[in-house]
Amino acid sequence: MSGAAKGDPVIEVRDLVKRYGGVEAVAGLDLTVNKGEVFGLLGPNGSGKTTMILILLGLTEPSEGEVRVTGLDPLRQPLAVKRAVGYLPDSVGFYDTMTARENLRYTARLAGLDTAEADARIDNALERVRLSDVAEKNVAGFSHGMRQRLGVAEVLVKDCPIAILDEPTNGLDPQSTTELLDLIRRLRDDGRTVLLSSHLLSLVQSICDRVALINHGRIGLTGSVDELRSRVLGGSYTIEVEAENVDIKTATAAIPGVAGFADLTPGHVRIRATADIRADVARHIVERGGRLTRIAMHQPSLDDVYQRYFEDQRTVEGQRAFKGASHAA
Ligand SMILES: Nc1ncnc2c1ncn2[C@@H]1O[C@H](COP(=O)(O)OP(=O)(O)OP(=O)(O)O)[C@@H](O)[C@H]1O
Repeated sequence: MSGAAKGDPVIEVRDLVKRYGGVEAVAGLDLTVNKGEVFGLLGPNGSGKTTMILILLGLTEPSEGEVRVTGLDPLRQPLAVKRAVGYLPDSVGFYDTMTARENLRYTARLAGLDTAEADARIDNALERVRLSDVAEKNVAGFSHGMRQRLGVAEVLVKDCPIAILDEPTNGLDPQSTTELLDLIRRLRDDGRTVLLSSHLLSLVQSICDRVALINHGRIGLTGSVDELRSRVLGGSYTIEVEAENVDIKTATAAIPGVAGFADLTPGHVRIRATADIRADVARHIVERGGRLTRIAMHQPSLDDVYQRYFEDQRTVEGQRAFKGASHAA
C-alpha cells in the first residue's frame, strides 16, 4: 500500500447522477471518504447505494458528475482502479472447482505479483482470515462466511488500499458476522480505507468512523454516529428521571445541556440532553426538596437516528406533495 496520508480524501464523488431510463438511481450525490476510515452507507432499499458503488468500481457509467478513487477516474483508468480497490459484494464469486489457495493465486497473477511474493502474501492472508486449514480444499464446499473471509484474503493478497463492501454480512450468522467485523477492523488498522453499505445498523454503529444516510440517490446527512445523533435527535442523551415532591421540569430546566423534555407520567420525565448531566439533574432535584427515585441514561442508537431521520423525510415529502397538489388544483 502507498499513496495518500491518513485523512486525505481517497474517494471523491461530486454531483453524481445516474439515470436508468426515467429513474434517477443517483440524483446529485456528493461524498468524500478519507484515508484510514471505515465509512458506512446507509439507506432504504433502492436509495442508490449499489449504483454508486458500481460507479466507483468503473462497472457502471455515470450520467453526470465526477468520481475519483485514489485520484483515478474509474471510467478512464478502470484497471488501475481495480488494482487499488478490493470489492466484496454480498456474495463473493470464486471458482468453485479451485481450492482457496488456487483462487488466491489466480488473483495474485491478475495483480501481476511474482510467485514468491504471491505465495508469501497468500500464506499470511489465509492465516489472518483463519482459512489456512482449508487452503487446499475446493471452494465449492465453503460456507457463506468462509467465502466472505476468502474475499477479505483477496484484498490482503492484492494489498489494496481501499476495500468496498456491499452488504458484507448479508446472510451471515452472528458468529460469522463478528468474525467478519473483526477482519474489517483489522483492514482499517492496516491503514486501509473501508467503504461499506449495510442495513444492519448496529453493525455500522459498532464499526464505522463516519456514516452517510442516503435518501433517493442523495446524501441526506453525513457525520460520526455522535454527530448524527445530535443533528437528528437534538441531544445525544436521554435521561429518564423519576422523582416525588418536585416539578422535575422546573427543577432542571436551567441546567446547561438540557435540550428538551417529554412528560411520561406524573413524576416521570424524559430529558433530552447534549451531555451526560445526570449528576446535575440529581443535585437540582434534591436541592429543591425532591426525592429522586430513579435516574437512568439512554444513548440513542443509530437505529433510533435512522428511524427518526427517514420518518422526518417522509413527513417533509408528504407535505411537499400536498402543497404541489394544492397548487395544481
Ligand atoms: N440496471 C438497472 N436498471 C434499471 N434500474 C436500476 C438498475 N439498477 C438499479 N436500478 C434502480 O435504481 C434505484 C437504486 O438502486 P440501487 O440498487 O442502487 O439501490 P440500493 O440502495 O443499493 O438498494 P438495496 O439496499 O436494495 O441494495 C432503484 O430504483 C433500482 O430499481
